[in-house]
Parts: sequence; C-alpha cells; structure tokens
Amino acid sequence: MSSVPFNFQGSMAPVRTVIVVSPDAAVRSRLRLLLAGMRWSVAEAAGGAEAMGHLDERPHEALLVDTWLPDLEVSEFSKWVGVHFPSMDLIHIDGAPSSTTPRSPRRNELLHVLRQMEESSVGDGAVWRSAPLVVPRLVPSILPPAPRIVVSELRELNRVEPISKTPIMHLPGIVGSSVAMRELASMVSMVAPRSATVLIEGETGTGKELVALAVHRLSDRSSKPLVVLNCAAIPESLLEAELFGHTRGAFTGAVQSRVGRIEAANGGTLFLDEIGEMPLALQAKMLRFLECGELQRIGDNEISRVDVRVVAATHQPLEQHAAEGKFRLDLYHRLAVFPVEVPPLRERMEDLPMLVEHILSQLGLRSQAKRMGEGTLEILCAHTWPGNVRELGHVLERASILSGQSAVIQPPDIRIRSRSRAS
Ligand SMILES: Nc1ncnc2c1ncn2[C@@H]1O[C@H](COP(=O)(O)OP(=O)(O)OP(=O)(O)O)[C@@H](O)[C@H]1O
Repeated sequence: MSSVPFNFQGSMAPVRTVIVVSPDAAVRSRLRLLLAGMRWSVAEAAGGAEAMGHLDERPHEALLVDTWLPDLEVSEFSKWVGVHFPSMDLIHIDGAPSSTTPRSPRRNELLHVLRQMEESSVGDGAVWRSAPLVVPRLVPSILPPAPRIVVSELRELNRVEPISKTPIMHLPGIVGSSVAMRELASMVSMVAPRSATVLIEGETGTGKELVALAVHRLSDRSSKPLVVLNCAAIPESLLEAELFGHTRGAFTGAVQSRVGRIEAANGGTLFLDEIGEMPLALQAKMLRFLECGELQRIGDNEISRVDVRVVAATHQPLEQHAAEGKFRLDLYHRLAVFPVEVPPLRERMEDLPMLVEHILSQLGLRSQAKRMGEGTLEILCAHTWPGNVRELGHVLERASILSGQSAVIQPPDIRIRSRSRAS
C-alpha cells in the first residue's frame, strides 16, 4: 500500500480520524507519526475513559486499542464502543481481530501501519507492544523499551493491593482500579440509570464532581442538560433565586424574569455541589421540591412541574451536621436515598501510578509530555495526600514546570508542602 504524504501546508487537510488508545506514550507517539504520514488525524488517549471523552467531543472513524488499559478492561471498552459507535472500526494494537466491529476499507491501512511499526521495532531489537505498566506481572515477559514508570516500584505497589479479578466497571473520566474504586464504579453504574437522588460524600479533591458527571453520563438523561450549582459559591441572598428563578419585579433588582437552575435542568440532572452550605431556610424549599417535583419561581403564583434528577455532593459529615441541627435531617434522608462515598487517595494508593500517568498525559496536552524518573513514585507514595487527587495534580504540574526542558521528572522536582507531608 502506498502512503500519501501529509501536506503540512494545509492544502491536503487530514480527513480520517483515529484515536490511539494506549497507556504507553512511546507507542502512541510512534503511531501518531506513522498515521500522520498517511493523512490520518490522530487523537491520543492514555486510557479508555480518555478515549470516551474524545468520542463524546466528535466522532472518529477508527480506534487503535492497546492490549491493556489502566482504567478499563479492553473487552468492556470494546463492547462499549460496539454499542455506542457500531460503525466505527476498532482494531487491537497487536492486530488481533475484533468481532464487535465491521471491517472498513481503511482497516487494511491501519493494519499496515501496525505492521510497519512492528517491523521497525524488531529491527532495533525493541518490543513495541505496550506492556501493562501497572500490572507488570500479568505479562512479565513484555516490557516497553523505555518504561516511564520504574517497574520495581510498581511491583512494590502491586504487592500492597493485588489487582482484583472483578471486571472494571466503566466510569467516564475516572481513573482507578483499586478495590474501593471498583466498588464505587459498581455502585454508580447501578444507580445511574435510575432517577434516584444520589448523595456523593468524600474529602475535598477526591473526584466527587467527576462521579456526579458519571452518574449523569451513564443515565438515560445524558443527552439532556447537566446543570451544576455550587452552593458555597453563591451568596446566600441570591441562592434561592438562582435555584428557583424569579419573576420580573419579584425583588429589588429583579429587572426581568429569570429561569432558575432547577428549571434549566428539566429532563436532565441538577448537581448541587457543597450542599452542606445551603441555608436552612432554603433547605425546606428544596425538600418540598424533592418531595413533589413542583416548582414555584419567586414572585410567581403559578406552580410548574419539572422532571429533574438531583445529585448532591459534600465534603462535610452531613449526617453528623443533621444530628447537630446544622442541616435538616429530613433533607439529609431525602438526599441520601443512595449515598456513595469517594475514598480518599491515601486509602487507595495502588491507584497512584495510573493517576500519575493520567495527569501527566493531560499535562502533556498543554506542554511537553513528561515521564517520572527513578525514585519519584516513592516520594509520592510516602505522602498522605490530604488534598487528594487535586493535590496530586498540582504537585505534578509544579514538578513538570520545575523539570524545565527535561522530559523526565526527577526527585528534586517533586515539592510537596511540608505542612501536608506524611508524618
Ligand atoms: N479518579 C480520578 N481520575 C482522574 N482524575 C481525577 C480523579 N479524581 C479526581 N480527579 C481530578 O482531581 C481534581 C479534583 O476532582 P473534583 O473536582 O471532582 O473533586 P471534588 O471531590 O469534587 O473536590 P471538592 O470537594 O473540592 O469540590 C479534578 O481535576 C479531577 O479531574
């Protein structure tokens, strides 16, 4: 097959789009180069969830998927692709056929690129296929030529918490395969298709917002709006109008009538972040809405009905606050129809390597892609992460800046504020 050179001047824009899904940046970048030379426009994803994000943004013609993904079972992911994008070609990166997808004329072109890559790698003695970086013992004989994470460190981590054989449930955008995260994923997958109210509890930075997003995206409301309201970010005096809307002249400054967030979410999901910050008086009105689905704008005599699923999140001990009278107990019970707890990072440190991979690949979209040098994961593992995944993201972003032009983050680049260091 002849390859059509890619014209960088733009007269021959890339017309075919493919997502390369592999946890191995070297595999991704080699495929990107080869495919770009054949006029494929290539998007990269380090895992299944990231690939799903790309697919959500716009359709692609094909997916090249590695033999192992950090966040999803390849079979689960392939099944998901088959259901949601039945006309898209999915090819496993080792060239194995996929029974779930059709054979397009361009499939041969992609297989040709894979063969080219294999041949060029064999020439220099390297094995190109991506090895499962985080679970090296599953495929001990295949290691990538330049692993970004030192395998011995990963073995240590794997010893702490063996990877469960339970299939990984899919939570879009959420990385993790620890037992706790699998349990969370299974709970979310079960409740998402229902209309039950969900209360997401967990420390700051654990990913509660991502879980709320997953509940919406995995529900049959996903094509309808997801409206987010952070109860802590809006002054108490404005919160009621923001939620319920108002008529013109309902209060000083209400120069025109306005739809509230609840109404804006009709048919979809309303995510109330930091629900613990909602004033008590408004909690009573919220409870009434949750009980009967009826809505009355401020200043309006009319009552309307809306179909809104409510998902709330809090980092506060809401049950305790309810017992102390700081939060309405009846509202707590109404919200906590289905409570889910997002575990703190320190209780699922086995997720840390794949979170690091994920965050570095995200940072790599904005600037130079980096990998972790020897000894760096040990430093990260010694910390207790009070700010959880958000803190990890900040530490890695700082490390990435401090590493300058180098593609490798070294131990001195990792600066964790001593105030929050593990004792
Ligand atoms: N499991 C995860 N996989 C990938 N990214 C994650 C994960 N958990 C958290 N993050 C990232 O960490 C950051 C914080 O997550 P998020 O805002 O969802 O946390 P939160 O629990 O809602 O925090 P807060 O209580 O402070 O609002 C985000 O950038 C998010 O993308």
